[in-house]
Amino acid sequence: MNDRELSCSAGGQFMDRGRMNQNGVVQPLLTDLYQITMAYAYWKSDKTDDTAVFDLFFRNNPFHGEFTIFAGLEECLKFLDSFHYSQSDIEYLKQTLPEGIEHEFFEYLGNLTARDVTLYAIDEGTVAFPRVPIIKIEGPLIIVQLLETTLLTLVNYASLMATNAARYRMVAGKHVKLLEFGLRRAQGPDGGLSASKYSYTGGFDGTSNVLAGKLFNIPVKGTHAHAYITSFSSIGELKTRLLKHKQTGIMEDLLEHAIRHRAMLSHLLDVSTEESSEGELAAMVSYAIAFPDGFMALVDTYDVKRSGLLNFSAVALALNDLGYHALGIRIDSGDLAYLSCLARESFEKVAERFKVPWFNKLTIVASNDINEDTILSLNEQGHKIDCFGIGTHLVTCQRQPALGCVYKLVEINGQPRIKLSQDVEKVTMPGNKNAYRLYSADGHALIDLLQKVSEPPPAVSQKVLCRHPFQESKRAYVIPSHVESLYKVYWKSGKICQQLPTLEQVREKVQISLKTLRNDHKRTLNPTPYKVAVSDNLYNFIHDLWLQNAPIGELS
Ligand SMILES: Nc1ncnc2c1ncn2[C@@H]1O[C@H](COP(=O)(O)OP(=O)(O)OP(=O)(O)O)[C@@H](O)[C@H]1O
Ligand SMILES: O=P(O)(O)OC[C@H]1O[C@H](OP(=O)(O)OP(=O)(O)O)[C@H](O)[C@@H]1O
Ligand SMILES: O=C(O)c1cccnc1
Ligand SMILES: [Mg+2]
Repeated sequence: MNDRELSCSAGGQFMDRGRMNQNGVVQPLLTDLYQITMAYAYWKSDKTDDTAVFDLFFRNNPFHGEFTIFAGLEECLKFLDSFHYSQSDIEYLKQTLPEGIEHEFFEYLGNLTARDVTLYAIDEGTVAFPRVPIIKIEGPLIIVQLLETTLLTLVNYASLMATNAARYRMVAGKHVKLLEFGLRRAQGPDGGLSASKYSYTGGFDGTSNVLAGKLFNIPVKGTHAHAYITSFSSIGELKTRLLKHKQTGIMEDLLEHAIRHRAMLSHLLDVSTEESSEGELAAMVSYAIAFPDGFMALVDTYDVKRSGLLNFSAVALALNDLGYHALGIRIDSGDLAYLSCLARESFEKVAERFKVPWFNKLTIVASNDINEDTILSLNEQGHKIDCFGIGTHLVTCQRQPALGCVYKLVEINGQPRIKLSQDVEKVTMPGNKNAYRLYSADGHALIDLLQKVSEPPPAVSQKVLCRHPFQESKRAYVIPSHVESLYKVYWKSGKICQQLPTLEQVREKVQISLKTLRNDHKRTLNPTPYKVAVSDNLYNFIHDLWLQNAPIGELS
């Protein structure tokens, strides 16, 4: 058994395999069969020495937006680093591929690595735009072809998720905490782990997913479920009511304190103790005994106003008597704007009446089917929520379940290749290209420009003609104040050639990169498209090649 098989059979998908942690599922057979059948046909037709350039890019931004966050690069590099068919992979392929495949092909596959591949990419966490390749990869045709599906699966969901999370962050504002609660609803365990990782990249503050916390060093956070509250039906079920005073160390009856406070609070909050749930009180007392310094309670099991807020405040005041400060509440149903305001109002009353100023600052967490639109609507209505727990719609990317990154051959043996389509948007941009981002004097990104690699880069303060790739009349002169060359060589001669940023650094990069975008590109409703252009030289090159390749029809 090789390392990879060991790591998979050990039950964990992500195991430490020497140099780098990589999801054990990511391996050369995690691909479409047609990559391997094509590899054989290339090999049979003596194309082993051909070299190719492929572009990995998307055609449309997700979520009706005008930007995308590029994520998943580190995983692509780890994949290249470990790319190798194991003996059992080869055995499997021998049984699976059609009969008659020559034995030497399997030997060839067994010796393949990504050593001769060069990968260029924009930095992970950067905003990216349609048609500008986020990865450009060159090397032996057979191997770069074999990489297609795996690279796409590593980039597509990662970038979609990071973009989705960044959008939630933008609508929530920077002061509200965002927690990812989606594991139970994600597209399987691997989707769940990726969702936790890339929602953190996109700007979330933490996840409830414990394995993601361990693997990626993401803060793990959480409250408790309704089951905890409903597991108690009376105070008689409390096995212990005692808690040590934080300062004196003396054991005191927390329930007794809570019941006393509840009676006083019922006047202040205008709720009858008769109406409130005794089981809920018991559950909260027991939870507070378990976590006196981290008491956060779910208040919507029975009725937020008539029961949850009263019981929570009573237990929080009881904890206060014993020297502890509660953290806050979670609301998981009902009108979240109204209930959060009601909760804040109640806390302010308690703060004043009981001289506990920290009660004003109790955290209000809201959850329940939240999406971007819900947050926008809550903002409009006014709310007092400090933290959103978001699951389903975040991790399943409700508004758009896939990013359409594609991987297209643009050059072979130095010769450009173009894929034509009736749909102009789908015509590929041929040739080996470089990408530049041109900035205005105020630091905003103005336009992304693609050029042939043979062209000199655009220069600061020099007028450059930027052309729409397909519409002849759309062109503009741009005088950049700053020019950023978007590609770095990330993989060459069998090695990762850049210092890879930590997840934390990629997360920061997302926010820095988003700041370079004008607000009108980022607004939720009808954002202005960001311009992507080609140089005059590349424009002419594309259109000449297009004419050469488009068959001339005959009418009779
Ligand atoms: N003030 C609000 N403005 C807009 N949307 C809201 C507001 N409050 C809650 N929502 C959203 O409305 C939906 C309410 O869900 P639903 O109709 O299932 O009600 P519920 O409160 O969960 O009911 P139940 O008590 O049966 O669990 C959720 O998606 C929630 O995020
Ligand atoms: O709503 P989401 O954005 O997916 O966030 C996660 C949800 O998961 C939990 O309960 P669950 O939905 O399992 O049960 P519930 O519907 O009874 O609350 C939690 O209470 C949230 O409602
Ligand atoms: O910790 C929580 O409150 C939580 C975690 C997962 C799903 N819903 C809620
Ligand atoms: Mg729910």
